[in-house]
Amino acid sequence: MVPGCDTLPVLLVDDEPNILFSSRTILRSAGIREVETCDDSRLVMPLLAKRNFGVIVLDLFMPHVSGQELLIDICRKYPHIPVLIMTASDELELAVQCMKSGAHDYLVKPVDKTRFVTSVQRILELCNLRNEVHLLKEQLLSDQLEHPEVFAPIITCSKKMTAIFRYMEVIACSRQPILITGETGVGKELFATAIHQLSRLAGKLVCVNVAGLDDNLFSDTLFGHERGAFTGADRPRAGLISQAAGGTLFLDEIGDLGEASQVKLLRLLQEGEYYPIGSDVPRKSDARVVVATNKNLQQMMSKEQFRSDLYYRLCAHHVHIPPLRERLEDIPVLLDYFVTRAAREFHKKPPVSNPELSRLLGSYAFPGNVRELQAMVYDAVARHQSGVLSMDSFKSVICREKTVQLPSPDRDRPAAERLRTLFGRFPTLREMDRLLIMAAMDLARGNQGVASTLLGISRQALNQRLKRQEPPDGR
Ligand SMILES: Nc1ncnc2c1ncn2[C@@H]1O[C@H](COP(=O)(O)OP(=O)(O)OP(=O)(O)O)[C@@H](O)[C@H]1O
Repeated sequence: MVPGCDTLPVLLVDDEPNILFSSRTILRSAGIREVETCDDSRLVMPLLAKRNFGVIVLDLFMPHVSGQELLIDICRKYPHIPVLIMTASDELELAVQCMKSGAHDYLVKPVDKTRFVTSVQRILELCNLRNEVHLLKEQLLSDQLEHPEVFAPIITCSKKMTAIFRYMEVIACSRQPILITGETGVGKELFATAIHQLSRLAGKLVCVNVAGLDDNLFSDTLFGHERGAFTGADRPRAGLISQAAGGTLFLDEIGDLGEASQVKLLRLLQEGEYYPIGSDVPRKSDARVVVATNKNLQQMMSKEQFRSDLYYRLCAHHVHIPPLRERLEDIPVLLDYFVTRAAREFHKKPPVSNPELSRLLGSYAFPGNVRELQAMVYDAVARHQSGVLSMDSFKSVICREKTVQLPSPDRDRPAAERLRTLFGRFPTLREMDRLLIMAAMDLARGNQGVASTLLGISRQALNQRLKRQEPPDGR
């Protein structure tokens, strides 16, 4: 796995030690920790032969080898390393020449601090994206995962999920935030854990569920407080973010974060800074931020319930986990996995499962996804006595009759319209009966046992109806 540019050091090249010192200080205080300096332009190419850098900041007027010569050499031999020119000359002609030779940006000394930091950060982000695209191409062309062991707790045999795992391997080393989305119960926390393990960060994974935290509680939990910050704060408290130093901060249910906390999170992501409650002195954080939600953040943005600047920061990398009904092939493997686990936990011999069970489950939409399947299996195994696992408890959930709300005459019209469109006129009961049976057989992929369960009739009754529907000559 190739590291992201933001994990590689920045190289500052200038013959003036004062400039090197102040530039390094500016970058470090902006959270760019790895900064190397070189005050002899003759040493740059030998250094690059030995080490890789995320970005090079290059002065133009230096003794021995000029910055312009170096720029041409670097762009030819190491085109993947972006170069930022920082010089005293504001000649337009020179700036154009440097950009043509391959420089990413051109800054005139004395350089504005913010402009300098922004430029370096922007180049690093750009370079990360380029690396990511390159790695994605490589990963997508191969079927192999580099670290299959990390994904072992996520039970799946779906190709869609394997493609997501490959994407995760690519982005895990970047320092940008990761947004994990998916319906409730798809396993977002398992994915966050896998990302942390893949990132090989030395620090811990710290998980915080932000749902239900008002702004004060959010700040206190995450950022901590100074002694005397509020009544009862008789001791300082280091927030959870300090526990995530050098590691990953996982914020779950991010869609439930209030407006004021959203602003604080944005500041943390942009500046790498936060304020403990009662303190005017910002603290630095190098924790990698991973967030998850089952809400539709884009929809929330359009209703102004979620800040768009925060959204765009968060979704630098986006992992979307498909719902279980979009990967039906996972049902049999998950079923086996949970049956074995439940039997172990209930100290029972693992029951044999009925082959029809997977098909019956495949006809269900699973609004609660894997969590719901897990609960169904645990319930069935808890009730299990011996032999084959009974399908009764599954049927009672899947075929639970919903109270159909009888529509008012006005609301009735669209339903009648839909039926007319389908049949060309209002259908008879016999036609509806036939349509329902066809749909159930379709969903059950031809299995009469499963189809009869879905229809709420016995297998024999279904069989008789199917016979009645066959044309007399069998055609
Ligand atoms: N592919 C999977 N393999 C094994 N277990 C899984 C898988 N997907 C989910 N689970 C299990 O399902 C349960 C729900 O997962 P998790 O809490 O991560 O869901 P979630 O997506 O965060 O849901 P919510 O949005 O409601 O918080 C957990 O017990 C988890 O271990």
